[in-house]
Amino acid sequence: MTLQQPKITPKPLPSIAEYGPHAIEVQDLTFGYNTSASSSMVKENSSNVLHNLNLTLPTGSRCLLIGANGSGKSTLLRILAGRHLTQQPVKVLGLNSFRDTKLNFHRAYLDCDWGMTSIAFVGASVPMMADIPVHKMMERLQNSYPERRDELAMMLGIDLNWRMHQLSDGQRRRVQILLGLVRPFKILLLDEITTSLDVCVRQDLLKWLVKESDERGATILYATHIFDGLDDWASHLFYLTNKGTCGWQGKMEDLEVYKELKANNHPAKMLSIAEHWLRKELEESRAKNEYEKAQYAGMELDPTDRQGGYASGRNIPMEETTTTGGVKRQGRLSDLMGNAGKMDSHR
Ligand SMILES: Nc1ncnc2c1ncn2[C@@H]1O[C@H](COP(=O)(O)OP(=O)(O)OP(=O)(O)O)[C@@H](O)[C@H]1O
Repeated sequence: MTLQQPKITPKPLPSIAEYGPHAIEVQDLTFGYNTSASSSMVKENSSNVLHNLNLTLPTGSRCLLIGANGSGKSTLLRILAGRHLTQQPVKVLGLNSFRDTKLNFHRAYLDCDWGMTSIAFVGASVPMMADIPVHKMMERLQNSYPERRDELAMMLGIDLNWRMHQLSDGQRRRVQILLGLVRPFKILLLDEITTSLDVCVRQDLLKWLVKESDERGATILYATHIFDGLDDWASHLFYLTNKGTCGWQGKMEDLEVYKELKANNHPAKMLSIAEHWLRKELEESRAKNEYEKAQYAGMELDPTDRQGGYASGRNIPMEETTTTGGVKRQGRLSDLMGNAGKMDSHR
């Protein structure tokens, strides 16, 4: 599994000035996607995904990002990864997350899109089909940190001679993780990357991440819907509501529900916490939908008011006898177009 390849002495990474106790600092962040011709990051816009969001994460913490589908977790992670420009500056390791390129040497971001390409006439998210061995992928980077690469390959069960085009989804995901983690990071942003991993590899990866934050002081923010094995993993939680606001953030031990679950030795604490928050949201949004449906039912329009009803003349008497004894039809689009009575010739 290990390779005999020349070790490259890695170039010293650009240093980062002292930035205080917080690896991430987000203040009053409002963000929306540019779905119209007008500007995207409009401050007061109902289509914004994130609203007046504050997030501070201490250096060395492991934080789980919890939120319903569509609440904006991936959006937030992409902003922290410097993929989206925001009006309000977002600080990662004390630097502007979008503008400061030094961050690229200290920040790792892993999401589900890696290893997929878009191919015209086939579609997006097609697995990468290049016939290339794992050890040739980002070769210089791998050879700069051979011990770390071998440790990760061992932990993830990767054979460095695997060829990319022959891999299963889970194997491709493991290679992504190896390449994403091989350079020692100060901050790691994970957007549900463990979905296709088997249970053992997932557990080993979670354990390895704990070691990274405990021993090297790395900060980890992890968005997931899978809570197996995470009961004692996180030091912090961030709950993103379905309105794109902060529902709760802080240390696990400051969360009342967690304290209760821990005291009762609950077997699935994280799952219960997530369900406790998300179930409430779901019930509220179901009640809102029911209410709106009931309101709408009271206001239902006469079907003939719709386009093609009165508008096209259906309230006009439909037929009238012509001087020649034929029947002239009215109230149809053809009448409005000026060819009323044309049907006469067919009678
Ligand atoms: N590129 C984009 N352009 C326009 N809207 C987007 C884009 N990406 C995401 N959105 C919208 O932003 C909102 C938040 O999406 P996001 O992917 O951040 O949610 P999420 O919390 O990660 O969801 P999930 O748990 O399903 O992955 C959704 O309403 C989504 O439709």
